[in-house]
Amino acid sequence: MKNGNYLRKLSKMVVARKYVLAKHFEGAPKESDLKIVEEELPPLKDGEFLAEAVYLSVDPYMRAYAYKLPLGETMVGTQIAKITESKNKNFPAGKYVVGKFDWRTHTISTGDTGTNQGPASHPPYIVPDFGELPLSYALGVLGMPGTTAYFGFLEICQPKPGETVIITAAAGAVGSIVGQIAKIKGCRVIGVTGSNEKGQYLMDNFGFDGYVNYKCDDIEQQLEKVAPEGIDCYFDNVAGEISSKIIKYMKMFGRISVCGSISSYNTNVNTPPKVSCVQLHMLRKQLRMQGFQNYLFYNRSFEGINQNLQWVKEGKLKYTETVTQGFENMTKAFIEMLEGKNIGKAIVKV
Ligand SMILES: NC(=O)C1=CN([C@@H]2O[C@H](COP(=O)(O)OP(=O)(O)OC[C@H]3O[C@@H](n4cnc5c(N)ncnc54)[C@H](OP(=O)(O)O)[C@@H]3O)[C@@H](O)[C@H]2O)C=CC1
Ligand SMILES: CCCCCC(=O)/C=C/[C@H]1[C@H](O)CC(=O)[C@@H]1CCCCCCC(=O)O
Repeated sequence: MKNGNYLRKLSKMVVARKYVLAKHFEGAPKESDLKIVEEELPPLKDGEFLAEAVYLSVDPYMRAYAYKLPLGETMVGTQIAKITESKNKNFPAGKYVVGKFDWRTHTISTGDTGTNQGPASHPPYIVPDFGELPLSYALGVLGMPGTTAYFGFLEICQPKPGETVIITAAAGAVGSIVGQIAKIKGCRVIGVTGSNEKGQYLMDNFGFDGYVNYKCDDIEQQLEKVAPEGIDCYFDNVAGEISSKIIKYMKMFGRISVCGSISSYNTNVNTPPKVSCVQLHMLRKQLRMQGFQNYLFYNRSFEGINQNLQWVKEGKLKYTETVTQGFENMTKAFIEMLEGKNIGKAIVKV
């Protein structure tokens, strides 16, 4: 190869950085469980595009899912990326795309599937027009957490005006949206959080009517105080003993939407934590409990995104993000989200 051609090839060469699993998580994830490696990307083939990460999401499911990844595999995840080069007319250069491109800075995609063997997810899509709203909302209220809140609450809890709704991990990405949708639907809303500061934040910023701090040891007294007549709908992000306590306070024919189980993600999947039995309460009160995964409503995703967008534009749905700067801080952001240091959606800006 002539020297000039070689240099031209070099100048077009893209080196991606990505996080791979160095050690399977034991308990809470540690910085040393993940490591950054570099990967030279090949030139684009017809039908492919190159996308450069702008915002990356850190989500609880990554902790729960990681045991399925072989060591050395790239961490799973979704990001918003800028298309910098394209040989695919559906994904033109200059546009922004939401894709399950994992924890990586640069990705070559055909637009069909994610790069990894991770969980079921949307194929990449061009970020819709949100008007003046920030692009990053596509990872939160106008993306997966937003549709999880919208469908998981409305479809499974079937809330009615005047009913009392309780939500665990209420100050987080999904919980803070569920609470506000419940207010829009005319419900009385209680949030369960890990600190009084977060609880007060929910009341001051998202219109919650009360809160319970699950880290205090008087949870039952707190529940009696905030929901003296009982609870109609429970949106459960956490599971574990707090859920057993809440279920005891539910009213006849109450509905429980099981969205997450974050209190058990740091435990080995084969040895789940033991909690107080709830079946007798469920039987006596004739409660209905349903677990769901966001992709159950996959075909209706844009119905949820468009409704949330309208509510955000109308000022009815407020949205908060906890943004960590720098791709090199992905693991830190992930650990801090699992520790509850976030309010609203935890994301990383490259
Ligand atoms: N079913 C589905 O399709 C989906 C489910 N989910 C689930 O929803 C839940 C919330 O996710 P998301 O909104 O993204 O995350 P969040 O933004 O809510 O962040 C996680 C929060 O969980 C709380 N938390 C952490 N550990 C515990 C614990 N041991 N007990 C109680 N609370 C804890 C922390 O808040 P605090 O300070 O209050 O402790 C933390 O801020 C997760 O369980 C997730 O897996 C999310 C998306 C889709
Ligand atoms: C069991 C862990 C999942 C807990 C619920 C959750 O957070 C789901 C999130 C999904 C979201 O729609 C985007 C995804 O890709 C997530 C699915 C993750 C599936 C993990 C399945 C793990 C297992 O079966 O053990």
